[in-house]
Amino acid sequence: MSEQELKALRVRIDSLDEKVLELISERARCAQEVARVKMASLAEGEVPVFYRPEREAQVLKRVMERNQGPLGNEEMARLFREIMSSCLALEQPLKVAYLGPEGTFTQAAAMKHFGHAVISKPMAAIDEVFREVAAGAVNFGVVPVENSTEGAVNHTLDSFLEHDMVICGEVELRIHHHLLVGENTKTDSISRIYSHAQSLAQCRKWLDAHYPNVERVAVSSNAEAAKRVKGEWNSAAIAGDMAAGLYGLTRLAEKIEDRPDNSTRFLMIGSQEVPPTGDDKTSIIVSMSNKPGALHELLVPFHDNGIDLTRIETRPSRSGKWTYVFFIDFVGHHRDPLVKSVLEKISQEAVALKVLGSYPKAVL
Ligand SMILES: O=C(O)C(=O)C[C@]1(C(=O)O)C=C[C@@H](O)C=C1
Repeated sequence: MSEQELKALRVRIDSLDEKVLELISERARCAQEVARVKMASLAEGEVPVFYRPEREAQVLKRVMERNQGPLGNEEMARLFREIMSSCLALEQPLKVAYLGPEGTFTQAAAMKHFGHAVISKPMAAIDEVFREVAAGAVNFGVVPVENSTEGAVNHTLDSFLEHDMVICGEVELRIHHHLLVGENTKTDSISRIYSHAQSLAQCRKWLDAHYPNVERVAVSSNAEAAKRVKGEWNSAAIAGDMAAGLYGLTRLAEKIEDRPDNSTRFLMIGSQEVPPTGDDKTSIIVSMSNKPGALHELLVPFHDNGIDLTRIETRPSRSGKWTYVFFIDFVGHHRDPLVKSVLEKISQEAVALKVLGSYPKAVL
């Protein structure tokens, strides 16, 4: 390519950037107008709701449907995700608590869902995220709920039994683990590998093959593991990209998870009910009386009405030994007439039924 061609293309890019800039600014001014309209139409004592997950899902889906490349759909939606995040911040900067410390996959999930223009607050434990949301110190919380290799995150399920929380969104994240070392680490004398227990389990086979005799130490998060090895000379950590970048660690081995499709699903929790989008999921907790056939009775109405169950999890209930609660996710919104009638049928048989929330299916 000649210098002249390159110069001409850059002039074109400059002129396109000017247009993109003007359009983004116009969009941002529009969002400010939206905020004004929301404020003006409030009834007395009503609190304005600036964040609208159902609308955000619609915007992102539209972008993906209309995109004609060459950028991929996900890439394009990611760009619009950030534009919308900044527009919302003009209306009201969202405060989001997540399972920290900084650099965790939960932080990455929070950014994927809300974009980067939020005020994010790392919490030391899942229960603390719930408490922070319940106290109204933040608008939303982000917690992991299930991993494709290791199953349910029981701390999260149990926290739903203790707190009244509304689920208002979900996000799935591909989890890639790396073996990380600090600049002082002597790589031939690693005697200890730190990580979160779930991540150690997700890399069990790789560790058995490559570091069979090295002590595996479970710590509170992958980011905490990364932080520890920074100052140690004989240890390594298993953590992801964010933690590696944050603590300036080197990747001794990349993508060491046993299953290449290793993914974690995260939930956004808050107090805001989300209206239907036409492509939603609902999460409920049900406790049934301890009698034969109880689970069958619970599942039949879903089957009879063709409602697609996406997950069922059992946890010991807090109210008695050997009694259980079921966490169920299914496709549909609790305001859909069909879902409503199924929930009514179940509540006739159940000891207790609680709708944790209906929310748009993850777009990104
Ligand atoms: O449509 C709205 O209600 C807006 O506030 C605008 C907007 C956007 O930028 O598109 C911003 C924030 C909301 O969460 C959803 C959408």
